[in-house]
Amino acid sequence: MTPADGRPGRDNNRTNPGNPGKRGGPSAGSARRGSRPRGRNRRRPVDPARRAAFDALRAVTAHDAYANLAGPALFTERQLSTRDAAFATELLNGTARLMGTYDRIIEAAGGRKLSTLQAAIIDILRLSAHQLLSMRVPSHAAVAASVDLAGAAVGEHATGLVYAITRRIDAHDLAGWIENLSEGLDATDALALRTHHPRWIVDAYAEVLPAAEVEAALQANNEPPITTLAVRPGLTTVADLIDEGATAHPDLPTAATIAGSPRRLAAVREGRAGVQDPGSQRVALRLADTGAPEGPWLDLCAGPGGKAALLAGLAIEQGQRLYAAELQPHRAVLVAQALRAYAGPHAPVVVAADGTRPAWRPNHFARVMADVPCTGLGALRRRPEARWRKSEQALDSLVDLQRRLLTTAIESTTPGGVVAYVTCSPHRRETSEVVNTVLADRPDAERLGPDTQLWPHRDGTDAMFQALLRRR
Ligand SMILES: C[S@@+](CC[C@H](N)C(=O)[O-])C[C@H]1O[C@@H](n2cnc3c(N)ncnc32)[C@H](O)[C@@H]1O
Repeated sequence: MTPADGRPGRDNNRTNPGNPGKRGGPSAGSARRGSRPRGRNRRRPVDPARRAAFDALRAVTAHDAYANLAGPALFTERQLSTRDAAFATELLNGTARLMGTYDRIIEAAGGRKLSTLQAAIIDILRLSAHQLLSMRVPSHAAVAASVDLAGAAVGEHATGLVYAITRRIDAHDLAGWIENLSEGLDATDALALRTHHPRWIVDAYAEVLPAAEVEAALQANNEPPITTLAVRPGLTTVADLIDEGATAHPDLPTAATIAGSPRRLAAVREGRAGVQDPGSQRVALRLADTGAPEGPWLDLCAGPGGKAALLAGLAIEQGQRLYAAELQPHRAVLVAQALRAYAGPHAPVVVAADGTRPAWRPNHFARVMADVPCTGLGALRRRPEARWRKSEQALDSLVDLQRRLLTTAIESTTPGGVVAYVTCSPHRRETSEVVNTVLADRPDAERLGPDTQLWPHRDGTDAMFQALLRRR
């Protein structure tokens, strides 16, 4: 396999959200410029990186797999070289992230509705679009590779169509396509198109952000975050992590950042530290730092255990024990794994329990974390395909559950105790509106100061929301 050349002189990377400056990738055999579909007997083998990216994308689009889990698992199973795995990762994640935009381009280039194309062909064309428009793969390599992939994965009958549409996709760069497709759109649809989001998410951001910031907030979802670790207090320190090769976080006492796999650190392998977004750390630290009576702490919705792992150590530092509840038994197991390194008289306790029907006494806990299930609109930068998979309709049932969980959280708290209502979403319906609705019926609880809304573009965190309440 020989590395493909870049494509000098063509600035098709201006809106590349995935991997600025990346070029080339595995070559499509001896592809020549404008390589046309070949006969069955002359078909080149598909290069393993593109084949693996295609198979992982099929798992994402056909079987609801998560790109950031399905990709690494498949690339490891196929034993891709480091270079091929890096190419396949960018191809898969970048394609999944910009999928909605590429679909519009494929429809325009093909002159037909997406629904008239076979699902596997759509995925091949999405991968073609990403190579041509965002990865600087040379045209001849991208076209030839897509045709080969179509022949191998779908059949010879698909190669002519894939060839023709891929060539037409290559007629413009990404900025050119967006300019063309924006004609006649209103300002919000045009913003949705150029930031690669569905419109309902743009509307949700516009409701809670100053107009001048909406585009920056949406674009921030196109930048994968750097990996941040959190120490488990009492089990390791940031200085220990730095000794193992991590870098101190600029403003969080529990955090360090790391390049490469976190599992190369013994502290991570042994459960003394874990991967955690700085926003999640900030909401846990704020709950721990807010004055409250002495008494046990509760994490009401603990799975998979990120915040519980930090809270457990913070509780022990204050001479208290954390109880971590989680509805799903398999996720309760993950919580127990996250907490496995804690020992001693205040070691945390994990219970598989429905937080809306508490198995514990009311008025019992001094601090309660209610990190409720939500749309996850605040973590879009972590999950490439998520923005295209979520729907606003899911909010109705989520909001009902969120209100019931916040009600339980308040009832579980001792007088004077503190509740943190947290979502990884900035959507008003599941943030401040839930708190307003619940508080309207609860004269025994009050807000402790203004709510906090973190943002990737402002704070370098996921878009976490936190309201702090005190039980009267
Ligand atoms: C946003 S996640 C919590 C993330 C977690 N706090 C962390 O930092 O790792 C919400 C969790 O609530 C759980 N859950 C959903 N309904 C629940 C209920 N009725 N009672 C308790 N947990 C519930 C979900 O299974 C999910 O694991």
